[in-house]
Amino acid sequence: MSDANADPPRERPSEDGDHTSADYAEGSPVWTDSEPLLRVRGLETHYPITRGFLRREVGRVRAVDGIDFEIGRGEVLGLVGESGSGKTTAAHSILRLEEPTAGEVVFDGESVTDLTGADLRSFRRRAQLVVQDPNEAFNPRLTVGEAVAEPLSLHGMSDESRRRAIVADVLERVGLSADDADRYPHEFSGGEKQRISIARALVCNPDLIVADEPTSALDARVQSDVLALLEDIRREHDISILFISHDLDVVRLFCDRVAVMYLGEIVEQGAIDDVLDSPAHPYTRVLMNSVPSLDPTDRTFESPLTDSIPDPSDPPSGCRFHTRCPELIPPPDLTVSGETWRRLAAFRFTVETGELPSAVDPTTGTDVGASAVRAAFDLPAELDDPDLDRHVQSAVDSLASGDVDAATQELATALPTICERAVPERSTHRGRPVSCHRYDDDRDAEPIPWRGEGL
Ligand SMILES: Nc1ncnc2c1ncn2[C@@H]1O[C@H](COP(=O)(O)OP(=O)(O)OP(=O)(O)O)[C@@H](O)[C@H]1O
Repeated sequence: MSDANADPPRERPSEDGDHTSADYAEGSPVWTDSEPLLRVRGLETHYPITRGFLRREVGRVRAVDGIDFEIGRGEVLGLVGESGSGKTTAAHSILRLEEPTAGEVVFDGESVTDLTGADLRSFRRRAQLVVQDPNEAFNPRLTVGEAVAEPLSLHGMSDESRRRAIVADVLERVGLSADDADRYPHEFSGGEKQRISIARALVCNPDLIVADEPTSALDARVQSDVLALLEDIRREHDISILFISHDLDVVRLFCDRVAVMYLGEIVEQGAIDDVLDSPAHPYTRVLMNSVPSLDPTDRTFESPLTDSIPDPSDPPSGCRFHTRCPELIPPPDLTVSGETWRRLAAFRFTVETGELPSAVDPTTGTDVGASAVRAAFDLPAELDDPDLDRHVQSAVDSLASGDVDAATQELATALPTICERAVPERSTHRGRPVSCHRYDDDRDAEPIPWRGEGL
């Protein structure tokens, strides 16, 4: 990078860049060594759902629904979650590529929420986006040099020879050659194109890079090259990175801290090893279990009760993860075993979400017997609690006769849970924030140890 473009070195938050739960004040992830570069508070982005000629609003997709996090200077924060959890919307809202509906984003001490004109352009110079698919990032008619120089022109650098010098420098920094400036994007491989995207993000000497699944479209070998490049850039230039990914292995390698997002909310966040070595939130555990374990006998934790993520325009009540949570809290007077409760809960929410196995799906037109329903959901022939057994039998009979609504009602009455009734407070577990009723102060159920670990 040319001297003219260089900023003074910034203070790193700690000597080695490793952060532990001790860096955060209790209950909220407050960066204590210095002011964070980015502070996100109560950020909300809802998309209106409109109908009819007059585009009347009939609902809202709550893509991002009140998230809080911070990124320190030179720090990499991973944002993880399934497809549809709101990661990209969060990233675009922070960069003001999407207008948030509420909340605040503070960048280097200044609120970006109301920035306009030159101030907004300056923020956009300092906070750059790298997208997943580098093929979408380039105009095929521009040379690599023109594409990489574009942000410089946009931000008012009119001197062409200076632009060329900066582009040559930045291309070399990402492992390409200055001569590549005269070639076209289609002449490069996927990994090289992602390097060019990173060069374009770097050319304005940013303080923050938001990298949205930057390696997911690349094959494994190229992925590690691109990650190594990002790591070098972060170390050499003290750039902060918001790293969006659904790959926990990559996140563990690359990030200092991680925030776990589900259906528009952050359910848990903390230092990377703290969260991934002893995940507290049941959703984080489900994500961890979806990473193939090297030990095939290591099946301590169960898969989610139901498969697909609910619709963010109609999120579940209480804890949004309750319809899928393998650690759902049973009613206090329930007498059946934990395993039976889990099967009953899976039965309840599978019926409620309508994701019925085809053998018992009334819409397929086949006759369904009560025994087929019990077999499909692995329900015991009889429960010890006669009252509960009556309700479950009634739900089984309703489903067998095709009355899904009646089965849903019956199961909701028989199998209530605090998790659907109340929104969990943000509690503190080992110094990091977790939103789950198992960590409430006046808890209805104890947390479950992770893979045999004490809590
Ligand atoms: N412009 C839009 N209008 C309406 N709904 C939207 C819009 N953009 C995103 N959504 C919805 O918002 C929710 C969150 O989407 P988002 O792309 O942010 O999630 P994500 O976690 O980044 O998923 P992915 O990894 O698949 O990109 C999804 O249900 C999506 O369908």
